[in-house]
Amino acid sequence: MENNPRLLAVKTLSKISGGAYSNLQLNQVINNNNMSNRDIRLMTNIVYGVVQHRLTLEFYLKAFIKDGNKLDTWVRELLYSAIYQMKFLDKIPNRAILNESINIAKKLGHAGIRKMVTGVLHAVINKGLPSIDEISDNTKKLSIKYSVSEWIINELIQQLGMNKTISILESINLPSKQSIRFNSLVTNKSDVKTALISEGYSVEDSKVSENSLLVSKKSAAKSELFKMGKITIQDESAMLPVDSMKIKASDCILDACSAPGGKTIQIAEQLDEKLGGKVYAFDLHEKRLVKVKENAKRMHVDAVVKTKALDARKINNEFEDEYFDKILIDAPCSGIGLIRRKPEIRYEKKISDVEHLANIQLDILDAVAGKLKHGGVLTYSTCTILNQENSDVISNFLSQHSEFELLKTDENLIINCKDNEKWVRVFPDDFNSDGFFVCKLRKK
Ligand SMILES: C[S@@+](CC[C@H](N)C(=O)[O-])C[C@H]1O[C@@H](n2cnc3c(N)ncnc32)[C@H](O)[C@@H]1O
Repeated sequence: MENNPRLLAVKTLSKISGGAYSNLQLNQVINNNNMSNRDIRLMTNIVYGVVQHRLTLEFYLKAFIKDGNKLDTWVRELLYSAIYQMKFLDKIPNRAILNESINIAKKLGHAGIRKMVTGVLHAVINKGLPSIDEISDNTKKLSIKYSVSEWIINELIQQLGMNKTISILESINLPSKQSIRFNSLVTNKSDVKTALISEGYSVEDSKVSENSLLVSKKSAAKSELFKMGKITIQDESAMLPVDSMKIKASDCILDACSAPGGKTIQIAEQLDEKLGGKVYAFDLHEKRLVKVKENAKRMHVDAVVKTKALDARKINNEFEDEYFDKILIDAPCSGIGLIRRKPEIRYEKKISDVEHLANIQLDILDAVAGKLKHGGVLTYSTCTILNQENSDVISNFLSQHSEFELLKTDENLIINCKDNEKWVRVFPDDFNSDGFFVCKLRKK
């Protein structure tokens, strides 16, 4: 029973409920247990499914147990996993889910708990789950149906309208895609496709970035190409900020918020050390830069990457004014655009976080602005879709920095700015990729 995927899912969910990150926790369980691919898929599906649908599952369980929060964590997670499988996984018969859940209750708890779990799940099967459509408050109904905090739904409706909000909410509970970027320094798209297919992967072109491929069937991190530094794992939308930068091989570039280095590496691949090309990669602490260095080494670009533990707001005495040809600020943000891949974000973040982060973003922009050469371009990006951290920050910055002007961001991209906007906004439902904001500012 130790390697049973449902038991491991319940244990993993209990840890996540105590604050652990789902992706890290899952990787640890997969590495420490000898499981078949099929069992790994089932466990991963249950864990992500329960985290993704937590508010919906809470609503369902409440119809059978008044205060689910008083239950031991593992019992609550066991009941959520069972209800998740009954409601969302068509292929598993209720009887099998019931038996497996009772066995887990037997293994982890005493006879009383086993009886209670059996009673609740029998009632769920016999009476059926309550109807979400009967919730009268519309925001609450959407919050329970899609399992997203009410404040996020209110912000989305206010900023994007009801239709776009529903479309985004529909998309964020779909499985996320696996996308890779190939290292154009050492290979090309066609060779990478051929090699991945021969390793047993399914491969598709990305509609978001020229340098990306969508890969399925197994983890791209296990491929030979990954080990050889010919590909890296990066969401297609996350490639847009650097795709838009029009880098020259001799550029001196600042990547002000760089860890774990996805975009630093993408910049570095386009630089030539012999021509003086280099990228300074900052992040708050040395510990966060370890991954940047590891990634730079694996991808064969460490010669042009200079890491530095530095709060970008304190750059002033470290570099002369007008030092950099180009600057990227891939800012710390609430990450609301990532809620498909990192489902915890939808419950953890609060509107006060968004307001606090907007201040930090503006402070970083303010601090580094003077370090850009005249005629140079500053690219600002976030993986959130809320205006407070995107267009509002940029408007605030421009109101205090008349030496900067907005450029059209899409010139170098295969996707376009929307309507009359100069910045690029990608929403999670546009391509089923991460949500992103990218904006280019030229110093006159
Ligand atoms: C969105 S992540 C960057 C992702 C990275 N650019 C990539 O592509 O892999 C934001 C980063 O900013 C860092 N950060 C937060 N505040 C900062 C500050 N004041 N100065 C420099 N880095 C900061 C965080 O530690 C985090 O690693």
